[in-house]
Parts: sequence; structure tokens; C-alpha cells
Amino acid sequence: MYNILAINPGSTSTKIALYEDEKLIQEKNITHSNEEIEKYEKITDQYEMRYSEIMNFLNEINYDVKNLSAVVGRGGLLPPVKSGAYKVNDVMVDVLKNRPVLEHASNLAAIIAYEMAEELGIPSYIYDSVAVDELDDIARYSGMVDIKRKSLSHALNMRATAISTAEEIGKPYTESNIIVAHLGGGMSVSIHKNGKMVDIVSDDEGPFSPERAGRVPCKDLISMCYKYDQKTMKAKLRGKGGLISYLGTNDAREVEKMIGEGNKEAAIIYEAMAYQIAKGIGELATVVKGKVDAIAITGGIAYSKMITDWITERVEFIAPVHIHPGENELESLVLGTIRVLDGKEEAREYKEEVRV
Ligand SMILES: Nc1ncnc2c1ncn2[C@@H]1O[C@H](COP(=O)(O)OP(=O)(O)OP(=O)(O)O)[C@@H](O)[C@H]1O
Ligand SMILES: CCCC(=O)O
Repeated sequence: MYNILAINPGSTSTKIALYEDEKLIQEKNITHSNEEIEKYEKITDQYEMRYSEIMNFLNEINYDVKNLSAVVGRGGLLPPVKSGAYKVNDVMVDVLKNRPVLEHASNLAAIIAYEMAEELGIPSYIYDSVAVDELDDIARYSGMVDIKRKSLSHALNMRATAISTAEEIGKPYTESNIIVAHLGGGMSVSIHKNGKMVDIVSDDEGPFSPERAGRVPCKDLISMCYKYDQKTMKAKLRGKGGLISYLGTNDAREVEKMIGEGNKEAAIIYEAMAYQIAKGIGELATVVKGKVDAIAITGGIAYSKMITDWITERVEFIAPVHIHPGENELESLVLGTIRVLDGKEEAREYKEEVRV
């Protein structure tokens, strides 16, 4: 039997779970307030706080860490990596601490997992990192020679959802074309073509989300950069964009409450979010020339019937829509780790590629 600890640090939360093989033993979602997070200048400055939260969780449940077989964390913003598992090593930790592609809470997962695992003499892994890059070469062009498109997305939940959707339609993942929309605080939409995530529409290229602006008219954005400093501009795009900027909340349930109370502005803005998500799905259908086997909608907002109905009516002409509410990121991390420990899947050795 394997005892696995899974760690998923998010911008406003640290999610932790303890599994015995596939069975969830305990889990905790610790929420960090804005005031708490704002005290830290860099993500790595949060290390002690996040580490002790995890140790407190294990103490609270009287868990003897010596029983652990492995620790797995959500992979952070490394330069492009392949899908699946990587062993955490010194090189990966050094990149995440000193030169991550972007500052992101998930960068702490591998750092914490490695520290804990090294002390215990057990392995640590990351699985389906946000930096998974399986883009087709044709998808890498932005339209400006200075800027190359990057693959940064909610890969962990999207790949797990694509694999389970393939099972639902009775086709192997490696022989299906599936579009997955992850609808959380941030959003990513991806096309999985014969088992590879060959293109994405996410973050600043995709729909607006509860707290991100998504794709915005860039000439206006350039003008704004002369009015505000970099920190303010970044926050307008990520953290204070989307539903927050229009309606002052990043909680979709709050928005639905406003709509229920007759707020017409909230209704059109909320529907506009669904409209943009549907446009992202339509855009990705062209990647496989319309030959889409299924569309899956996942993430916290997939619990919303209002949103999934609006999206479905716009995209069901493309392919049947499957709703997978919530995200099972901790479970996906654990299942991947079990496949590695069972020898069914190999964990890659992380090496830093020197880029010129
Ligand atoms: N039952 C529900 N109906 C509507 N919206 C919901 C429901 N449950 C959760 N949400 C919304 O889902 C969003 C959060 O989704 P989720 O938990 O997947 O995101 P996250 O993990 O915080 O961020 P990310 O997915 O970017 O990592 C919030 O806006 C929340 O209000
Ligand atoms: C950075 C990749 C995942 C996300 O958009 O939050």
C-alpha cells in the first residue's frame, strides 16, 4: 500500500490531501486572505508559512510522516515540460526558486514536496505541470516575431478530464479529439488531439474569468501602460480583472445571487463570460477541422447550470457536451504518482535546457 501526500498551493489557498492508494484519508483546503498574502513580496517568501500549514494539517490528524511513500505537488511555472510525472530534483528546485517563468503559487509545490521528501528519504514528484507543452509547431506563432506563444494552462485538471471524457465516449484518449474548458478563478480551454494537448486558449489569450481580464484589445492596453505602473497593470489582468473588475466579486455564486435579485448588468456580464468561453471552444474546433468527438466543461464554475447551459447552446453543434464539475487536482496528482510507483508510467528526470 502507498501513502501519498498531495500538495496544491494556489493563489489564495493551499489544498492538501493524504491518500492510502486511491482512497482519500483526509484533505484540507486552507484559505489565505488577501491581507495575509500581500505581506509577501515574492512567492518564495511564502515558503515557511505554507510549509507550516501543511505540517499543522498532519499534526492535527496525528499523522506519522514516516508512513509516507511519496509526496507529490502540482508542477509550477518551469520552462516547457512534457505531460506526466517528473521527479523533483535540485535543478528543478533551483529553477523554481530563482528563475521561474512567472511568479505563481504553484511554484512552491515542488519546493515543499522536495524538502519534505528528502528529510524522509522518499521520492517527490510533480505531475502534469502548468508548463506542460505539447503545442503543435503551427500553434506557436503569435503574429509578432518578438513574442512566441507559450503553453501555460490548467493542464492537470484538463488532461484528467479529457481522459475521463474519452472513457465516457468509449474511445481511447490517444485516438480522440476532445476540447476541455477549465472554468475556475482563472480559465483555460484546450484541444486534445490524439492524446496530446496541441493548442490552448488560456489566461491572457482566452475568455475573461472571475479574476482575470483574459484577451483584451491590445492597443487600449498599450495606452493604459502609460497611465499605471507595472504592478497595477498586472493586477488589472490577473487578480483584479474579469468579474471582479465589473462586479466587485470573484465568486460566481455571488454573481448568480445578484442576477436572482434582478441585477440586469450582472446578467449580461455573466452571460458575456459564457459567450467568450464558447468562442474559445469554437476557435479550437478549427484546429482539428471540426472533427471534435466531445467537449468537456470542468472546474468550479461547471457547477453553474446557468453558465453550462449558455455555453452548451452555443457549442453543441460542434460535438456533445460533457459536464465534469469541480476539479480533482489532488486526486489526479495521486493517481499519477501511483502509476509511477507501480511502474506503469515512468517519471522523467528534470534537466534545465539552456535557451538562447
Ligand atoms: N456551485 C457553484 N455555482 C457557481 N459557481 C461556483 C460553484 N461552486 C464554485 N463556483 C465558482 O468557481 C470558482 C472557483 O473555481 P475553482 O475552485 O475551480 O477555481 P480555483 O481553484 O480557485 O482557481 P483556478 O482554477 O484558477 O486554479 C469561483 O468563482 C466560485 O464562485
Ligand atoms: C499559469 C497557468 C495556469 C493558470 O492560468 O493559472
